[in-house]
Amino acid sequence: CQTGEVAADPQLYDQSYLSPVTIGNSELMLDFDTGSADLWCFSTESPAVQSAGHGLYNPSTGTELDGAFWDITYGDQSAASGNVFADKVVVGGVTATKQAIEAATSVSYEFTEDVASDGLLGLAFSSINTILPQPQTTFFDTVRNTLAKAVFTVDLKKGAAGSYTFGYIDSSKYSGAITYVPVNTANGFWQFTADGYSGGGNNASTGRGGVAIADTGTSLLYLPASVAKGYYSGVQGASFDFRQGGYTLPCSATPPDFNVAIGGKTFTVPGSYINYAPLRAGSSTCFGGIQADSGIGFSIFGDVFLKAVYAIFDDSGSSPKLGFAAQ
Ligand SMILES: C[C@H]1CC[C@H](NC(=O)Cn2ccnc2)CC1
Repeated sequence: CQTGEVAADPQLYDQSYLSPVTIGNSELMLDFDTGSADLWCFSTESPAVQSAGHGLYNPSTGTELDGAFWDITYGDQSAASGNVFADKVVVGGVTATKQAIEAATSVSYEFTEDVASDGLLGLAFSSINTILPQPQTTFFDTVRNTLAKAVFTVDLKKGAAGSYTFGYIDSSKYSGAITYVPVNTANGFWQFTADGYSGGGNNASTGRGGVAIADTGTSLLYLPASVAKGYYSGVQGASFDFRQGGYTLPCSATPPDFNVAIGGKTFTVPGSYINYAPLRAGSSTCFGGIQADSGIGFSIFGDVFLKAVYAIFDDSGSSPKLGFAAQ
């Protein structure tokens, strides 16, 4: 029965978190993403102009999955595509002897520019894996029957290294009880319903919750437009800046805490997490950690929320469930 733990290292402004993964005989830094289901990495097959500065997977240690290819586009319109190999993957001591590795032969500039990241490790449901003609399993699905318990946990932190565990829940990582809520897997995400919100300006009443996904691959917290508007109405100097594409606020502001009711329990995001980052280095205007989820179709509980809680992604029972506890 396998269990393991791996660090989640924050990048600048906690824009993403990277974890070391051994693939074949290379160690790469991957962005664990509960919002997608592809494990892809830069490779010796990637064009040098796209892969400069990145760690590369060398497929010579793997077995090519003949005729298989993949092509993914994320919510932020970043994209990658390539072909597929089976190889050994080790994450924090947990080993998948034959994991589908999606070697990139083309990536968009967002990935080329993010030189610290060598790729993504998807932890959503395998139903949304993009490999054709036959989708393959995520790392978690590949190893889940070998795990002591079919769970993984997420402990992200503001400006400090957190961790992912596989196969067990670490009681030292949270306080109080874990609140579990059911997951709807119809869209392939860890999708749940939030009961309501409060905090900030004219407190968005806690009666108006909604459908949301838990997404480690998204930096910010995307909420119903009325909730985001209500929150910032209480923040001096905050406004919706259509040129920046969202709410901005003075970097000198300490916004109010924000509360989320889930499963009848309230979880608090400290206001400081919502003064997210300067628009550009040295700017005194910052981008808000809460933004409107307009056009997405559901709310996204990204890192701004997840770094305030201990999250349990549990697929050990008859149907998947999400657990949240105070950190
Ligand atoms: C409007 C929102 C913008 C941000 C979107 N998140 C992502 O694209 C997450 N992701 C994964 C890989 N690269 C980025 C979600 C929609």
